[in-house]
Amino acid sequence: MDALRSLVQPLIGGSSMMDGMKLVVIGGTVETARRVSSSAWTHFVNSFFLTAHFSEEDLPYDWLMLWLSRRAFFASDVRGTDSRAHSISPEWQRSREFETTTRASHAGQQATGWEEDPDLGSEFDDSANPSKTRVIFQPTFDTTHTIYWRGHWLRVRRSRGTDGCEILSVSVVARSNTILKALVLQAKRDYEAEAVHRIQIYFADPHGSWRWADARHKRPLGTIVLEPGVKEMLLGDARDFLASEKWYSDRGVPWRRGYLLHGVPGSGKSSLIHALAGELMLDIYVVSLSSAWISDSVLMGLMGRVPKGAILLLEDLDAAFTRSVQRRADADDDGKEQGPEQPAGSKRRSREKEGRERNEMSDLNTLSLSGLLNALDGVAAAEGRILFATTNHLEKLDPALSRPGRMDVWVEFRNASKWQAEALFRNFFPSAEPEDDDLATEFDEAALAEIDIPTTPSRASRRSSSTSSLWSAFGGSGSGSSASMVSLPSSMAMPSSGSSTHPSSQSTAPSSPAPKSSQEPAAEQTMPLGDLPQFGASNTAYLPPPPAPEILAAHAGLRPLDAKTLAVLAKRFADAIPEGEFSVAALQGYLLKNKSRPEAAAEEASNWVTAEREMRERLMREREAREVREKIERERRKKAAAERKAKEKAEKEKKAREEKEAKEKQEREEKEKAEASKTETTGEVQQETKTATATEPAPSDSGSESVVIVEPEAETPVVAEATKEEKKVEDEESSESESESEDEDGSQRQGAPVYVSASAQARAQGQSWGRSVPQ
Ligand SMILES: Nc1ncnc2c1ncn2[C@@H]1O[C@H](COP(=O)(O)OP(=O)(O)OP(=O)(O)O)[C@@H](O)[C@H]1O
Repeated sequence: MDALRSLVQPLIGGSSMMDGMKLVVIGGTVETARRVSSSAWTHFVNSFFLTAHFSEEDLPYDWLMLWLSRRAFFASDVRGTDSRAHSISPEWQRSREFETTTRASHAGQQATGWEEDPDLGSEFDDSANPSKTRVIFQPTFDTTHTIYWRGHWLRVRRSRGTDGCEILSVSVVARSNTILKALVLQAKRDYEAEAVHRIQIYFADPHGSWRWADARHKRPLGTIVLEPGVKEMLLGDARDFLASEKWYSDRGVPWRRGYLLHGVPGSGKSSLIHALAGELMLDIYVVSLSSAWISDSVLMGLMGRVPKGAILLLEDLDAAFTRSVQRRADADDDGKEQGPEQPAGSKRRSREKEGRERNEMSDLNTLSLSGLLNALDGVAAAEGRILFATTNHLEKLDPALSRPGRMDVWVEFRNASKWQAEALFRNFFPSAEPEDDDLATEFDEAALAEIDIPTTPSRASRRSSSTSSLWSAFGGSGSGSSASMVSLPSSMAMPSSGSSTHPSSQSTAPSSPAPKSSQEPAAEQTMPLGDLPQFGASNTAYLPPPPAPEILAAHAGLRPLDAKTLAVLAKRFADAIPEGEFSVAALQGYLLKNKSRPEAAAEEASNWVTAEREMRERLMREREAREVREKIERERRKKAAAERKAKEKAEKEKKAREEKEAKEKQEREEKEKAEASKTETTGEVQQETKTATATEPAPSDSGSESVVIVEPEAETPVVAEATKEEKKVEDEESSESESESEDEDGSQRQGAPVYVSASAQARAQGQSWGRSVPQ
């Protein structure tokens, strides 16, 4: 040992080094122990927690986020009217960190409304301003919030997953997961309680995702004035469809249904869809096919993500077509592509070129009709959704798009009939007592008997109460005046009422609510729900905000009309309105102007009609005059363009002629110049040849080399033979003579005889050789 120490000692140095190493070892050990104990403690603590994770893409996430935002405001939401709410409210307010937003990022949150918080005192009480922006509190990212709820401490954490998707984690110390299930169920109920009064609107964004856009108050179906039976038919048909998943799957028919609402603008197409969505408690997913960024693949992705039991709304279908949707050359009669393969490059290129030429506005929009059709009912298209499409120009639609199977029910919307005018008037002005007779004229008794009034806010329970009113609506009121309003394609030749094959008559139709997520049944079964507080319409926290004071004042000042007066005024109004001349929107505009003067609205209706006609005629005259002006201007521009073109052509021709002449002239001059220089060269050569002939000895025959000598008199080259030796001598003499001659007058050629090559060109290229002969 001593030997070992004596060996190591020199390496590790003195005692100070040893102390340092000891410190490192002790420090490392302590840190490791701390880490181990910390992770062991975390592990130990976590082993008591039950944790549920909710992804942004799943509905429970929305339910819980709404519920959490409500926790922040529960006391204030009820405006001090509910002491029970006050006593359970401040769970969330203990949190020391939270995020605020004025824009709801998910369904169920409303971004406008009023708030007052008792804790803030009167200084911050802004309840007098009902339209102010509402601030929503929500948990911050990557922070654990602790909330006390129903005897348990919940730990809530909002984070982002690896794919960027938001995840909400809720942990609780408990022996079973009942409390978590109860939490989800509670959040769902709150969410649906909110949904009792609102419908959620989602819009497609350029990234191909659905973005929550708005939570709109529901529009009562009764406020939509259509010919009797139309609303009932649509409502019954949609309810029937939603309850018939099994019926469709048993027969291998895709569980999809399409409604095409077409007709004049302002006749209630969009309003009807919103009212139906409210009645059926469905969310609306809107996609605008004329968006610059829409393409086949984006649309396909969007369609695949429309949730089951939602309304997909394609607005102004014809606008999409006039803008950029083109039918592919390789599409079959049905409008679909022949196969999944892209067409050959050349075909595609020519199609693209055609598309470019046809519409330069299409930007990035590469939507094709076949792409749209595939998105609507291709293999990737979502099932269980209801498609609504609206258009003002049915004739512009490709038959493949509106064919049965894609658009199963067509409803035509026309300008207001007298009946609609009367009904609209009745809707606008309150009556002192409800009139059963009025209801009976609007809805036939059979249709009324079939509609259940929902008593619970549950979406599913409303669905389950659905019975088919489509067929009775057609059999009853549908045979009346409404028949002209609804035109049905051949696909509507479905089994008639009472037929055993009809979905509604199937015993397989769900008799209990269809759960929206797999968590629902478990939660419903395991939770003792009796002690949960009442939610839904009875919960004041979720009632819609009260109407604006000025509206309340206007209504307060309005004396309700007795039934008889109302009937008389409504009739008078309807009599003044010509059949099918004005849109319902136009009539609504007139009534809005007279909303507190029912008598005047009825009396002055004929004046309004006259004024409207005059205005229309004036507008028409102005339009015609404008069109004539535009036509004249167009022709003038056309003529000017033709003249300009002709002038340009003449100028072009003149220029070309001038250029040609200049070129010819230049060529002529060059030719003349060349001839002149040739003549000059010939003269020189003649001179040289003369001199050479006079001085040179006759060439010998042996070892001779051919050179060209220009005969001065004959002006033709003469071939002379000269020996190599002679040539060499001549070269030397010539170079001597040249230098002498240059020294004398700076010009070697002036008057000096030289041997030249056969052509002037060779001489110009420096190939000439010869010798100067001293004079
Ligand atoms: N049949 C109707 N019943 C009740 N209100 C109607 C009706 N038709 C139109 N209106 C009213 O007119 C306005 C415009 O209606 P809406 O937007 O639904 O018409 P549209 O047919 O969708 O028009 P567009 O084709 O131009 O989109 C709305 O305020 C709506 O309340």
